[in-house]
Amino acid sequence: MPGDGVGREVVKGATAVLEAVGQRFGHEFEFEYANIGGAAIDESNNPLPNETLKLCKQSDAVFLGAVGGPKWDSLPSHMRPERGLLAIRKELGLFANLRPVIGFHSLLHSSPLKPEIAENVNLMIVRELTGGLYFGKPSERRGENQESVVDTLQYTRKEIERIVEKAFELALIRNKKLTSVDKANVLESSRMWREIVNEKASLYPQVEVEHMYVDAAAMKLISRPKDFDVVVTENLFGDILSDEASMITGSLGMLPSASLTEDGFGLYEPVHGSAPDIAGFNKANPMAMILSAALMLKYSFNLREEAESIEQAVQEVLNAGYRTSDLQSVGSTVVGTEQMINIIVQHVEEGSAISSIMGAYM
Ligand SMILES: NC(=O)C1=CN([C@@H]2O[C@H](COP(=O)(O)OP(=O)(O)OC[C@H]3O[C@@H](n4cnc5c(N)ncnc54)[C@H](O)[C@@H]3O)[C@@H](O)[C@H]2O)C=CC1
Ligand SMILES: CC(C)CC(=O)C(=O)O
Ligand SMILES: [Mg+2]
Repeated sequence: MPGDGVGREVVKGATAVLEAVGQRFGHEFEFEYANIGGAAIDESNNPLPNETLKLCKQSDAVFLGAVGGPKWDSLPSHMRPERGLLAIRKELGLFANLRPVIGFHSLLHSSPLKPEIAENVNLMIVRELTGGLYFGKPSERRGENQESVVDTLQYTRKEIERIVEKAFELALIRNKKLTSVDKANVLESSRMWREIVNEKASLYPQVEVEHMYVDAAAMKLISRPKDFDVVVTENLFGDILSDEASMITGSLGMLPSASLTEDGFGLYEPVHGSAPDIAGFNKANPMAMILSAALMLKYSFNLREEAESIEQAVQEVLNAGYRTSDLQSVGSTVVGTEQMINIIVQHVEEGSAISSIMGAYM
């Protein structure tokens, strides 16, 4: 689902890279396309048409570019493109959103953080994706003049338990540290969240657990990012913290994500949105989407070597100095989206020696 804005440009990159992976490793990927978000509203007045949902359910994995844009901003909130995105996450049961944040060595000088702070960062934000503030009911305007408003942050014990378990499982195969981010000094939902993390902690004695308030986490994420391994948090907190964390890598255009169900079905999308300010100008960084394709190969198809060939190609292209304009630094060669896609495809086709980040996005 290319969606809207730069989503349409970067999805082309991911499919081109997968074709190249297929050629090199002897696989054939079959692609089906469907509309979601603004494109679907334009076509059928529905941000998530039934045919789109049906096609996703029939697929082995799903790719999504991004949705939204100023063209649809004045629609009532239940009709907006973003509703299509929330609905597909809910309908498919994609409760676990994994957002790896990896600092590429050659991008150290593109990050606004000091190189010694951004260097060697490898953390994973595990964001709850189908509950919390984005899904709570009621969410409405009230009163005679509609001048009162309510949104609701709601979770069941089961919803918290499954995301916390997922985060512990990931911590177990990574660096065995789990930071649970909440606002338990104020929110009742966070108090229950913290309670459940403590209960589950006894089942994972190998994992070091810490609790952190979200405001402090926002600060520590960019002052001491190396202190984090796995970060588990509520939907809204995870949304905000992951955009912030993208600055460790230098650009929002560098962060991929995987959204998984309890059965391991996956939807793969970049962390960024439709970027209307640069859409249509061949300026978008396609790496977040392309790295999401690597996550898909790993999680949905268990094709690890193939996935690593993509991560490897991205690293090589960055090492060779190629940058989209969001990442410019002294001495780099600035290229457009299409050129960047072509260069990455070329590197995937050619293959090359083992590199240090291989497997880092597990
Ligand atoms: N998953 C999704 O589909 C998401 C959709 N949105 C929607 O996207 C629209 C725009 O929202 P914004 O707040 O502007 O967030 P955004 O993530 O689209 O853009 C924020 C900033 O990052 C830049 N940026 C984003 N992706 C980039 C890339 N690949 N390469 C280079 N620069 C990139 C943009 O140019 C912009 O300056 C809204 O309608 C919003 O609701 C926002 C976030 C996620
Ligand atoms: C519609 C929003 C929840 C999309 C977003 O910002 C995200 O998932 O990161
Ligand atoms: Mg977001």
